[in-house]
Amino acid sequence: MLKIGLVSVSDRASSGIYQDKGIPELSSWLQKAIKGDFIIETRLIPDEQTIVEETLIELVDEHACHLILTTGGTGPAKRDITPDATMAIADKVMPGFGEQMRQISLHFVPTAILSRQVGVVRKQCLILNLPGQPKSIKETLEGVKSDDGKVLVSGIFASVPYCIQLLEGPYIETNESIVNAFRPKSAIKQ
Ligand SMILES: Nc1ncnc2c1ncn2[C@@H]1O[C@H](COP(=O)(O)OP(=O)(O)OP(=O)(O)O)[C@@H](O)[C@H]1O
Ligand SMILES: Nc1nc2c(c(=O)[nH]1)N[C@H]1C(S)=C(S)[C@@H](COP(=O)(O)O)O[C@H]1N2
Repeated sequence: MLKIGLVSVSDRASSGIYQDKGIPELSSWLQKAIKGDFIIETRLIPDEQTIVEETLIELVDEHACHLILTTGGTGPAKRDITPDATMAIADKVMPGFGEQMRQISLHFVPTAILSRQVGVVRKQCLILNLPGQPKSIKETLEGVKSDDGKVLVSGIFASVPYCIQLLEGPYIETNESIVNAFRPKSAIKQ
């Protein structure tokens, strides 16, 4: 069974100053995009590097998540440390994810370049950082579409199922009206 960790990194949401919108946004997008069942593990934590690292390690090493999506703490401010924590616990860096996320986001906001978001692999798990703005979750995962729904720039989720397949995780199928998972022909299961 596919297992996904959702981690919202926010000082203010985790201390109750405002309500966390990160985890609800992530889980409702995934419910729409993924065909079939999956389990989610959620964590709402402050922007503390040790806590972010411990949380990611726990979700991979103890819960065996295949995918972890973080939201928040990717910018240049003093307490923005999510990418640093992610890199610190990584086995491999996947630079294409960071590059593609910033490309996509530039279609929505000029400040996309302020996000230091990264994608990494730890053990069998792909970990992706998304920005903290709740609207950036759909934007980044789904990509840029025209008003009639034509895909202009692919969202990063298009590459996630094949990446997890290469990491020997479950075979993920997506709802094509939301995001079309791309695989080489030889990797498609009929
Ligand atoms: N988890 C969240 N839930 C709801 N809104 C959020 C969340 N995280 C961020 N936002 C919104 O996006 C904006 C930019 O996010 P950013 O991660 O830079 O927050 P911040 O200003 O560093 O504060 P904090 O880490 O306490 O959320 C915030 O000002 C807030 O309006
Ligand atoms: N798709 C998308 N990417 C985005 C944004 C956004 O609204 N949408 N906000 C940007 C802004 S304003 C900042 S400061 C950086 C870092 O945000 P974070 O610190 O909340 O992670 O992400 C950027 N990337």
